[in-house]
Amino acid sequence: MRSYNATSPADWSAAGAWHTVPWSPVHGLHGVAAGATGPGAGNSSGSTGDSRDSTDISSAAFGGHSPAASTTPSQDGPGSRSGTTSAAPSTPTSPTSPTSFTSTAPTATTAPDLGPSPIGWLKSGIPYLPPTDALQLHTLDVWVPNHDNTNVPPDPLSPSSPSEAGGTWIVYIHGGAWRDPFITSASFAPAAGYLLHHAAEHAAGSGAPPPLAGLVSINYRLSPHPSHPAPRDPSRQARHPDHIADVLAALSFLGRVCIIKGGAVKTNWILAGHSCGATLAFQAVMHPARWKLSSSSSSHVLPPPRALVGFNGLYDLAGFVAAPPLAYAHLRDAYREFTTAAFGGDEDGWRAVCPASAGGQWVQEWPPTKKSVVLVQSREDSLVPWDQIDAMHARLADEGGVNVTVVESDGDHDDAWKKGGRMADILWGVVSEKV
Ligand SMILES: N[C@@H](CC(=O)c1ccccc1NC=O)C(=O)O
Repeated sequence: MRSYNATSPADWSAAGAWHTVPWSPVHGLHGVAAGATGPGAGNSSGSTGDSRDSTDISSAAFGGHSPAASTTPSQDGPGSRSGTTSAAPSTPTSPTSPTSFTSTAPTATTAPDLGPSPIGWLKSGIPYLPPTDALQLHTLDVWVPNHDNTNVPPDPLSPSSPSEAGGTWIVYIHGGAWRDPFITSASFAPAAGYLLHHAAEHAAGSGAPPPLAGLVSINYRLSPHPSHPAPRDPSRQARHPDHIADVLAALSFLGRVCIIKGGAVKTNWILAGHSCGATLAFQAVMHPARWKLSSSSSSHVLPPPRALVGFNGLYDLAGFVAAPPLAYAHLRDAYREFTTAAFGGDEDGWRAVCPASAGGQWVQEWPPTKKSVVLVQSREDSLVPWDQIDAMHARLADEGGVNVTVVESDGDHDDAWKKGGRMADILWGVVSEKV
């Protein structure tokens, strides 16, 4: 795979249109959740020709997601309205999926009076590989907060672009067991909405630019899913190291383009992931030679993130399959199935690629001298046991040299991204350097 080095700011800004993310007067939030997932949700980033069958084996084994949340197509993602870039005042919209908001209390129940300005903008479906190489899932989405309460969407060429305001970029990698076509980059939309809300509130309250520069959510090629066959979709036939190669290609794209305004992301960003997205986030800081990639796709253009945040992460697949905790033993075959689809059948190979079990001293392969890991897990997670973060924590403690924080969250496995509020609060804490 070639890396993307032909991108000029103009190329990037031409990649799509900005969509406004408005306030909602109802919960002090905007309608972020409906259609946050699902092939094609929010952009062209999903896969094709597939629909969630609520009785499929993965749904049966893993509980599935609510069809309402996973199959409602939304072309525009979080709270955005139809149409393209809008510099016009946005009318706040109600959340279109009330269930998505029921159990996560927003930090503020009353929106500050920001007038008609949106709280931010979204550009989705941005290809991170050149057109000759890019498959359907080689895209990412970018949200930028409205730092100065204007109605002008960001222009990467403009010196007054919000990206100028500094702050930390958050880059997010979605989960879905390396294969679920209904969990895409757009699954970050609920958390992104809350984060933009935090940023707008911060700006309204203090007049100071928020600590958040922007958000990026990455798609990557998926492995085949027996319940959602897509034999003709080349972006659904991935096998390790394709997933991590794509993540590294996306990061390298971010380092080259001006999205990040001459490089704010280059020095100040954090990498977060949910479930197998957490596995990928940790793999992204391990030495790329471990993945035996071609040199161009493994070239690090971005300096490494200052922090990793893993939500409900998978850190030791071989350990789980060898000895699952009693309450999760019924998932053993399902784990074996998706792990084999993603990494092949060799269990020693699983050990070598998982961050809690990989040989060598990978923490030292992650260069910053001051680096942090935040491990977030819920005891109510019906798919991933708590002992995954125990294994990860033990491994990090063994190697040392990294500041580890364990955060207990609540809710089931996919609630973390479906609801998004707690995920956003934790990420806000990290960008504010409170966590
Ligand atoms: N919905 C997924 C299952 C899934 O996402 C999953 C199941 C068990 C443990 C972790 C999971 N996801 C991690 O990314 C599937 O259909 O395969």
